[in-house]
Amino acid sequence: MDQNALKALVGQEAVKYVEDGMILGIGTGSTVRYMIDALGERVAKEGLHIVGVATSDRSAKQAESLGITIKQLDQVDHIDLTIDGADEIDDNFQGIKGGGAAHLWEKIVAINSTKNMWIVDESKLVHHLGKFPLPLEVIPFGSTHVLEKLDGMGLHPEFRMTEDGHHVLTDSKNYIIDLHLGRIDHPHELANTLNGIVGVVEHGLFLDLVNTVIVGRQDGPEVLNARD
Ligand SMILES: O=C[C@H](O)[C@H](O)[C@H](O)COP(=O)(O)O
Repeated sequence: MDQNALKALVGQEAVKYVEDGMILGIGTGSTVRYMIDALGERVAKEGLHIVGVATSDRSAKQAESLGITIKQLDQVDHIDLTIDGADEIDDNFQGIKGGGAAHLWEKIVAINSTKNMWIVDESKLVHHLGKFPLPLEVIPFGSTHVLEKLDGMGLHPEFRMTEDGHHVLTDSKNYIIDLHLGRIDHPHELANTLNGIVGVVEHGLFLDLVNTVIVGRQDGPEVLNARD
């Protein structure tokens, strides 16, 4: 199976956990795309009644096109389960997200969810976080100074740009700075440091958040339980 087949596999596996009547957090990314397709199929075939809260405009659009009801986070009083992708997951179930510039909304949805499930192909499992550049969502105003500050701290920052040379914009119209760290030995310390930088709205370290990970392996999906 190639990587896309593994992504499709975990997407299809994840929707088995969706129950009638649930309020479901819907993540973002190429793996979640498959999950939304599979969810749309269940809604169409089984008449499954769910309400989705999307973590990006693109996920909302795809879900709605498949007949899935989407509400804004502030229109619901809780989320039962959120299914999302991840860029890296380490041995302690800590993660990096934001490769698709959606980590701010994803984190807000995640912390308001009773349970969080991540779906990944096996290439996303690592022993240490940091090979994948750590995304920061930053306010455009003064962002060059934020970049310089991060550079001075030795965090190897780089603005994320489009192919035609513009800043990548998040759904909240902010910029992304990626930190090329190579290896993150102390994710909680780094998260605290980044939380203290004015102008950084949110970083892509998702710590102590996930309950269940479904990993797409060549011999089938593997379910890993991180915490209850
Ligand atoms: O901003 C994007 C999200 O955090 C994604 O969930 C993450 O980047 C994984 O995406 P993909 O499934 O495309 O690798």
